[in-house]
Amino acid sequence: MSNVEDTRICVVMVGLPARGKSLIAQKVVRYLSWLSISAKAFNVGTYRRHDTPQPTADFFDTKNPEGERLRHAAAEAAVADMLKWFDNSKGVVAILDATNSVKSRRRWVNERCAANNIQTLYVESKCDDEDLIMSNILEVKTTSPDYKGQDPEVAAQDFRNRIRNYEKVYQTIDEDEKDLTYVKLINVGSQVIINQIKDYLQSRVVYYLMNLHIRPRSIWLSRHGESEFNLSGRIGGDADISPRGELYARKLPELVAESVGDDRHLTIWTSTLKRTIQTARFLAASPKGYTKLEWKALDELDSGVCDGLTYQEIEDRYPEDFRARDDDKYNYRYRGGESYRDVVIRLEPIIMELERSENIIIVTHQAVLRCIYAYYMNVPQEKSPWMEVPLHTLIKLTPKAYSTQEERFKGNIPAVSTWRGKGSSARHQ
Ligand SMILES: O=P(O)(O)OC[C@H]1O[C@@](CO)(OP(=O)(O)O)[C@@H](O)[C@@H]1O
Repeated sequence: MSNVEDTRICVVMVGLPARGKSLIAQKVVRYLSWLSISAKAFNVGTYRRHDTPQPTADFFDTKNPEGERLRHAAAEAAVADMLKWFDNSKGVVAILDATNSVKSRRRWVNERCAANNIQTLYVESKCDDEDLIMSNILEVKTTSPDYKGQDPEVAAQDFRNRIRNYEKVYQTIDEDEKDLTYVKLINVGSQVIINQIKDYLQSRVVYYLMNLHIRPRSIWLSRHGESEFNLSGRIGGDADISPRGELYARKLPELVAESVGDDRHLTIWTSTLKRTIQTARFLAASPKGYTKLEWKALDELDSGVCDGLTYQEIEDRYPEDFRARDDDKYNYRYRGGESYRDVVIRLEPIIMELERSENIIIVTHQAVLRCIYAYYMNVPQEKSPWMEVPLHTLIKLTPKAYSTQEERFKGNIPAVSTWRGKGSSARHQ
């Protein structure tokens, strides 16, 4: 009998070139890794490039036997590595990123996985929005190693021919495959068809996929203005903002306007604590009519028995805890409180809602902000709790196809630093 914890899934991407498959694969990996679910993408193109670094469109013609043979060999090599990864690295979710455009290929993957006790979840990305396809083609031809150093016009034409070769044989997932577990994403986000989802982990991946969209947008992050507790070096609590914090609150609408650049409608999210609500109040009152929401999930990391203490008081009263937190800050849970890991779990609905939404500005706390930032910027767990997130600074994140672009806008209003380096005694701050 198998255990729920033993669930292993291979997410098999399906779709013509330039349908955003790699982008979806990378997002799923980033999301699962953020949740500490071991995930990895296996891109068949990378394996194919070992033998055929820069093929022309003819290589992808199914009437070309040598091309067919090499493409199948690449898929074999990717699947073999994937199976090794499941066993050697205790992998949980692998993404097989390839076109997997015909039924026979999909059956083959299914058999290989079933023989190794791995479930399959097919994710077909279908897209008939010409603008979307064109922008993807543009992205691919400018970033793919297949076209490195080539004339962009020639590359674009070749890539269109490659797509045409795939179109000749492409088989969408249909009735014959209704025994398979699959999701069809039509024009990313506008329509989703799901079939035979079997368990919690699968439904979690599917739920994430359902919430994705690719309309352009940004996310703004800010800590609250300096608080009275920040001034006295106390953690947690529910203090008011300081006079300098108030200056930042008043400056925020201007800083936001400067960084937005147009008349987009923003939604403001704050925590339920006074320092974030006070900081966002001028923004909320702006003539632009921004909507405002308060989330308990955005409240600061709960420091339990240490709430209201300074780092020095914590070091004096709980020296072992103080050291334990430095040793493994991500996992250390305050007595009666939370760890960074706990915060990530309670932030999952926030991330899901952010994926669904367009332009959001979040005014929140140091630890919460580190966790949200880590999701977008793919920061590993050993690093994220130590990141410097200065007060009185607005961060603008703009998700792009393969990375997130970051800009910082300084309020130019002095504030204390609440950052403490690893291993340093609180006394030497
Ligand atoms: O995890 P560390 O680095 O202690 O940072 C979290 C701390 O940041 C603080 C400030 O020191 O957050 P906040 O921005 O809400 O004032 C504390 O309340 C909180 O405990």
